[in-house]
Amino acid sequence: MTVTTTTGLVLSDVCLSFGDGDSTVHALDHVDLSVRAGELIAIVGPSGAGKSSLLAVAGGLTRPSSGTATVDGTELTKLDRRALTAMRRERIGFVFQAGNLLPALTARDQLRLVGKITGRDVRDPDELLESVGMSHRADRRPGQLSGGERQRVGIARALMSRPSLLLVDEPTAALDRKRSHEVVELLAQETHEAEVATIMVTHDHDVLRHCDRVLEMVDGTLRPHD
Ligand SMILES: Nc1ncnc2c1ncn2[C@@H]1O[C@H](COP(=O)(O)OP(=O)(O)OP(=O)(O)O)[C@@H](O)[C@H]1O
Repeated sequence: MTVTTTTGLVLSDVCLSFGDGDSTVHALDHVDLSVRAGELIAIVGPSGAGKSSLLAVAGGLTRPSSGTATVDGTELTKLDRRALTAMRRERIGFVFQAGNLLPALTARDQLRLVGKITGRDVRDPDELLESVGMSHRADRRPGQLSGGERQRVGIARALMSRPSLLLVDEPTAALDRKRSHEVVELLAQETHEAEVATIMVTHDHDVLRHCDRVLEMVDGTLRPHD
């Protein structure tokens, strides 16, 4: 595949295998994927198809067995551990199912902490909470928030460092239908406004219409979803 963009994410001929000999599992099997800045793509597919593996490789959490992962023009596979950690902290946002918030911190402090950790130019926590519709809950801790509200704070926190790439794993798994739509609409809005390349893994076919593109993962390979 020819790489024509330096922004967003490019996975090129990525393979990820576990084990060896007869018991080898090909979690990713020659995957090519390009996600441009400002694009929200969804990845669906059966359990064990390789979706989490794809997020792990794209986010620099797992090194592929072969092939390359490039974020914002930087090839993750060429970075040493320290540079990779910095890349993850500054250029890649992660949003996981339960929001993964710290129980003791208010919504505002969850966001402020990102500024302290990265020590670089980050977004204003209050503006960001406002844009995800959470200003009125800024002083609440996760235990005092609903699942949808926690998810919104998780999305806001992931956007604090102005990432180039946002990786979102099953954001609606714990939410009812209405909240699921709201959360994915919010992801689409923030993806377009902040010009971030976003990949969302989901089993929730109901929310796919909010996405710019939908791909299906089957046995470690990607194909367009009908
Ligand atoms: N650390 C590991 N060691 C061995 N095999 C693994 C490991 N991680 C994943 N696998 C295997 O790789 C394949 C892809 O797993 P992956 O978690 O990426 O699937 P998934 O599509 O995210 O599944 P789900 O929808 O159930 O979360 C599976 O067969 C899984 O058993």
